[in-house]
Amino acid sequence: MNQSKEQRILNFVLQNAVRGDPCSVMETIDKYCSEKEWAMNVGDVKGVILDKTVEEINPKVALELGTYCGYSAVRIARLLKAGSRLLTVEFNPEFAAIAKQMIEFAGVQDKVKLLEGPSEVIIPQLKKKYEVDTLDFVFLDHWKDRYAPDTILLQECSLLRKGSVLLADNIIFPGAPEFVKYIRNNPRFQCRTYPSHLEYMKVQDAMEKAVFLG
Ligand SMILES: Oc1cc(-c2ccc(F)cc2)cc2cncnc12
Ligand SMILES: [Mg+2]
Repeated sequence: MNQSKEQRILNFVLQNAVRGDPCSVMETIDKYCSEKEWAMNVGDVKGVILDKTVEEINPKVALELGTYCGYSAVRIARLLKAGSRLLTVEFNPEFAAIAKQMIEFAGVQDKVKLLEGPSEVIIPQLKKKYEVDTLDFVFLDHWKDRYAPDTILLQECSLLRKGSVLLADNIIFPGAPEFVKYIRNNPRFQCRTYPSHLEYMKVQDAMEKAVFLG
């Protein structure tokens, strides 16, 4: 049975990156996906916006919605201080299996918990099953029509506190118009847009940062 693109990306990392070196894993994925096969990692350009946001917040508890191959999980986890953790949610079992190996190869498995299932099922479990009080940082990078409902669900589950920061990928391309409308007109969020480019392409994209005001 021929391999999936995600398996080819993982194999390229296993054969070319340095085990235990998150930057090497990120660079190797970016090399493969810019030279050989495009894939929907946040990438090296928008990745800098992600880095700066994580470094500014220095989250103790971070949530990622949409793990895919684990590129941004590795990117975020490498910046987390001792005792901090990233919970990352992936509903596609094939992607989750690839991401698990990618996270372990990068050596950040002690900081990352990969949760397999739909975000609307996992989010209501975070407090009791995964011992989360509130989230310091949330990276939204899953299906765009889930951005708004999951943001509402996070509030309904009391997972946001004054100062919690959401960062959403792809608000231009593929676009998340319902989320943008919801978040920018909501007095409980302070929003800022970061214009950028779609991963590995010259196409315009942007990320939206939204601070929960409590
Ligand atoms: O960053 C992303 C990009 C694209 C995407 C798809 C098709 C296309 F033509 C261009 C871009 C899809 C995504 C789905 N989930 C999370 N992130 C994504
Ligand atoms: Mg994305």
